[in-house]
Amino acid sequence: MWLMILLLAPFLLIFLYFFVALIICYKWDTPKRNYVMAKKLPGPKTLPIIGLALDIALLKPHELNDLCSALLAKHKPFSASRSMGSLIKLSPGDTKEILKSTKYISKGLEYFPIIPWLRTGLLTSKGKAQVKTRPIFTVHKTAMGTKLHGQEGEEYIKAVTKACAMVMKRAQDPTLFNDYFFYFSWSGYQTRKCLKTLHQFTENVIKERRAEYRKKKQNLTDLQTDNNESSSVILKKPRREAELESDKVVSEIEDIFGPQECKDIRKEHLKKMEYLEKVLKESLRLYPSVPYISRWLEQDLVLGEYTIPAQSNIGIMSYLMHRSPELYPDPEKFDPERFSKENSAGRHPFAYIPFSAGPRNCIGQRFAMMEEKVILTQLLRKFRFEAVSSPDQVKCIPYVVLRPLNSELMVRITPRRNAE
Ligand code: HEM
Repeated sequence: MWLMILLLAPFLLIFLYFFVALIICYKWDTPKRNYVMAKKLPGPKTLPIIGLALDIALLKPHELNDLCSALLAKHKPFSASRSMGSLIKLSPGDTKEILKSTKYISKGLEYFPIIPWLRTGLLTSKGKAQVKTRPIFTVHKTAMGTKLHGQEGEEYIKAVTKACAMVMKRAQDPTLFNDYFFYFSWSGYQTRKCLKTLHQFTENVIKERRAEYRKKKQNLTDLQTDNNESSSVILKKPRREAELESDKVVSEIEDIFGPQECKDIRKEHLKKMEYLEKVLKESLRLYPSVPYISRWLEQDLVLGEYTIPAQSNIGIMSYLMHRSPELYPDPEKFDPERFSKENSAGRHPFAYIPFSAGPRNCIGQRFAMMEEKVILTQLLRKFRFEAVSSPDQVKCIPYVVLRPLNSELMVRITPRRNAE
């Protein structure tokens, strides 16, 4: 008898741990009214209280898109995870209702694991009015002139990758939602280690920049730059196509600057890069750096015949919406001409939201586009890029920002002059 209790004890303890963690997590999470209202919404049959939480926890992060895609294919016009109150949505019209309104500006639950990292700044705050400071998310060369080389740089990059993985793990695993449970977990310990490296690095950069500022008496602006993934997306398409695309971009650049090196790139030059702009837009359609936007509803939201109750979490899958065949025929094809004036006419303005839209859209949108143009102008003039991996080999993973799984995006780079 005692032996059996002793053998079963570890399993009982694990069960108890998960049970208590889930109760704590969901006890306050969903008002009773929401359970009743959720029954009237389209969506899959799920477990009582925890809804889809178990399905989500058991998935690998790169499988989440497939789950959402399958749910949306089955349940129209959107799919609600009953009881947990989490919704995923697709139509641009409904997306507009949420994003354009000042009533729905609170960020969703998915942001809360990021707060220990970014602290409460513009990205994670409840509303713009409450924001006094801006977070520094990724401080790197473009933002503050910092080079990420040497051991410190390597450790920083490793810590960013690990922290993103931990944010994702916490967002998927409801037993880690509660701060105390998270603190005493292995993931909590690893996260604290990463955050120490990240915050230390950021603080060092700020210290250095302050010292420089004092010296040069220049303005220091806190920048949040989360587009470190985006410049690479131009390469995520079939090999030959990528080469043709970059050749077209290069001839546009040559038309603007002539054969000489383009050292002094100005705003009027960037305006003329119309083809490059279309390439960047198409890249962000297929690979939006932020593939998922979420909101926490403080008030009821009426979408057509459905009412989504307050205290629900809404997810807008820009990644899936951008690949919807109804909005973009032959959606997997990389075709920059989708963004020509003629082809864009008539497209719903909320059918393309890589920078979100409405009162909480991306404040760095224009800067990001200019930055990408400048970087690509320099790179494509000097080097030829060939995608070694084909798009179907590259699995995307929503690690805070969209990344290739296991960094498996292979690119061959050769100097242009030698290549010709
Ligand atoms: C290609 C590059 C970028 C993409 C695709 C992008 C995308 C986005 C998206 C989709 C959001 C909305 C998130 C949400 O509502 O949940 C956002 C918010 C934000 N972005 Fe960007 N971003 C980029 C670059 C930048 C840059 C360069 C900066 C800063 C200079 C920046 C600063 C911000 C800030 C502060 C917010 C929060 C705005 C708010 O919540 O009120 N972003 N970004």
